[in-house]
Amino acid sequence: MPFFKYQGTGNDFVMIDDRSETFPASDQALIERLCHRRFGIGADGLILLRNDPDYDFRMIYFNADGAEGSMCGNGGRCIVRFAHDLNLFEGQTRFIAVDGEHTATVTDNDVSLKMSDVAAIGEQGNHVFLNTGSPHAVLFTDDLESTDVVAEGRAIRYSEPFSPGGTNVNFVQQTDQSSLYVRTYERGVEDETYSCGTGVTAAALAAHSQLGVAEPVAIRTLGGNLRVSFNQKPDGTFTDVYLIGPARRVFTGSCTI
Ligand SMILES: N[C@H](CCC[C@H](N)C(=O)O)C(=O)O
Repeated sequence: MPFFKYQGTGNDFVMIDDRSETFPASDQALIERLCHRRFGIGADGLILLRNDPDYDFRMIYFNADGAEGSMCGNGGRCIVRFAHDLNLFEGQTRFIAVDGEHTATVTDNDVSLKMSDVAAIGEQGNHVFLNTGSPHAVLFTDDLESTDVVAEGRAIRYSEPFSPGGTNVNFVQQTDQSSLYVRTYERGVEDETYSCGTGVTAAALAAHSQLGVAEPVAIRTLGGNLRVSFNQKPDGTFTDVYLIGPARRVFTGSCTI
């Protein structure tokens, strides 16, 4: 089976052109094996590109544990780059994902992806919590370098206010008037990833409303730099939310498992 591998700020994905709809999408063990870093290709998730009658393409995203996930922002940017590489569009695209319609534009370096509107920033237990296509708890810290992201993130991910679905957990340090450093524990990968697109989006919106961080927000992650721009309406709703940064193909292969 032919596959591609893409990464966006170090969040990496097995990408499959499944316009023929022949990939066994309900085989969770197979997807988990393909994403395994020792026994498979190795990735934080697997993404199928399928046809859709009303859009340029449809995105179907699976976490590394093989289960179909909620929206993936970096995966969304990567599948846009993939669709562009397949010549499915020029300049601007419109596609459908699990959380609805997205538009995106590409340049040589960056993919700018329009994210879903965010109605409100709430609280869950004593954590700032919001849904940017995926659920995210946001915790602010002054010393992100020495935060134990895996241990602390895992404890919150499985904690009572978020059960049974769980949440992704972002640790956020403000580094400037309009800059953040963000590290994320991702559910479904059950580890810290190098970057999480819906996570940095959540961090930017939460930091804007809680700390007054200026828009557009520049974000450093372990895997590189992203930008989040947005508009906030008088009723508090965030619209025109864009996640912007690099996404590229890193290899092409064929797997036998
Ligand atoms: N890496 C993804 C998030 C995947 C979401 C997933 N971990 C979940 O909520 O189950 C991103 O760039 O937004």
